Amino acid sequence: MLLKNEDNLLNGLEKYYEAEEVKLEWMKENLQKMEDLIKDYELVGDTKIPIFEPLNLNHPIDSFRLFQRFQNLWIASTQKATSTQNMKLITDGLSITELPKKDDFDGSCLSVLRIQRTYKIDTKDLANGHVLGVQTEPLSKTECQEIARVAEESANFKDYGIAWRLAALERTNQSDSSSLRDAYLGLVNAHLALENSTGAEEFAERVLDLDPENETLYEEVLKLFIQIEGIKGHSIWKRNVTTEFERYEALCRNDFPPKPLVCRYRKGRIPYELIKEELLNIDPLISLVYDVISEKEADKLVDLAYPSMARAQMIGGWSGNNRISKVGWLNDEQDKMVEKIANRINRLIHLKTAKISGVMTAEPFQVVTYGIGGQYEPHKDFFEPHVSESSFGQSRNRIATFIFYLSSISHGGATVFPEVNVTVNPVKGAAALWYNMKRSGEGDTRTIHAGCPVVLGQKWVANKWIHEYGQEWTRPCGLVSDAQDLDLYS
Ligand SMILES: O=C(O)CCC(=O)C(=O)O
Ligand SMILES: [Fe+2]
Repeated sequence: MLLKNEDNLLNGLEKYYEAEEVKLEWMKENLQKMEDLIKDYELVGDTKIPIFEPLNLNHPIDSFRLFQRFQNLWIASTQKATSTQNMKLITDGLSITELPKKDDFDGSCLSVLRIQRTYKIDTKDLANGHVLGVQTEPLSKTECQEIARVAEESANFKDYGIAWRLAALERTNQSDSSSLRDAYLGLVNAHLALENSTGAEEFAERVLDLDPENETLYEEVLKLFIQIEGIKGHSIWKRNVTTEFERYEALCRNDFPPKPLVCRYRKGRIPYELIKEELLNIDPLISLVYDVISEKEADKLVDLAYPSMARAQMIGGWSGNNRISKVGWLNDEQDKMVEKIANRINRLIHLKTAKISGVMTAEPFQVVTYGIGGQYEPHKDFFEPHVSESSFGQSRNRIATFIFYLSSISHGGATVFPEVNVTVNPVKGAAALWYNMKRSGEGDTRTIHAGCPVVLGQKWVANKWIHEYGQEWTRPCGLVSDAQDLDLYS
């Protein structure tokens, strides 16, 4: 969509430029007519004040003349000058009403940084357009500076500022002293962001050395030295991160040795229907079931949800950067195919998904898409009992999650479980299944999970959150409080 808009924008901007040229020509002519009205000049101090043709405002013709002059010359000119009519030429062909804003651009820089950190990609490789074996055009000096700026301004990525400023320096023409000055000033900023006074001082001095006689530059650098004085003795900025979060990132990178592959056929409700299930963890049970949604159905879910998709929020409001994705909801009643897919979950894993006497046993499908750098940080799908009660009433908490993968992702985008070291790589047509609550009814914190940042492509999933209500016989409590799920339906 944005690429198409680039074509249209270029076209629109060309038309705008031509129209503005015509407008300027008209204004020049009008200005000439105005100047022709000047009969003489009066000198007040150094300023030349024009004297217009004297008008007798008691005379109807002169009065008329003044008005017509205002109307045809002054007002017409100022209106023309301030008219935004030509702007329409730029926006006319656009297929979206709003162009990306600074926040969107900064967001895309943060995506690069998030991908870089999570997948431990060297700045040099990234700046050269090299991402996990996939090559694109190298980044320019300005692009490196922009990423550095966003890193320095961010709460989480300040430690990447220096590397990006150095990449910008590498792309700077060493014989152009004003560009070199900008590159060094950038490095001062990167060190200031980290509260590293020694580094900041080193580059501030380099700026001075470029042109020691330059007074204005001296003034500018002096201000920096004052700032540097202010951070002396501070400890250098360090990222604040939990070990769980580090484990999340390590799982995203597939840093752990692969677990042995364990598969089985799982029995669905129809005796002859067996589902290919890869057991990724036994307790709590986390599995990947294959071939549960066709290519056509997956694409249809995406198409149906697409028009209503909006930036994801979480219960309780805005999610910040914990969840960077867009979501849309699909009710079973909305389309026969949606209902059919929801019913299939029940047929395959026994848990109910349809309403019982008007009470829901599962939420509508939540279709989620993540763009490049999109992610969902570690979280639980179930709620504290009082929250689930106030949000869902009788249908209570989310007993299980069934998540269809509607696209395959070659780099990044895995669903990971940091408490039990499980990584699920999205495969279109498959679905992951886990139980958020123990069979005793207690929330199972071992099911904390996350969606890793997407590196290449677009990730699409559809969540079906299945609730406690109605599952008394489909997932009975078991005889012991820590009853497992493996023996059910095997
Ligand atoms: O996108 C993923 O892999 C996980 C999504 C998820 O956990 C959620 O939407 O609750
Ligand atoms: Fe989740």
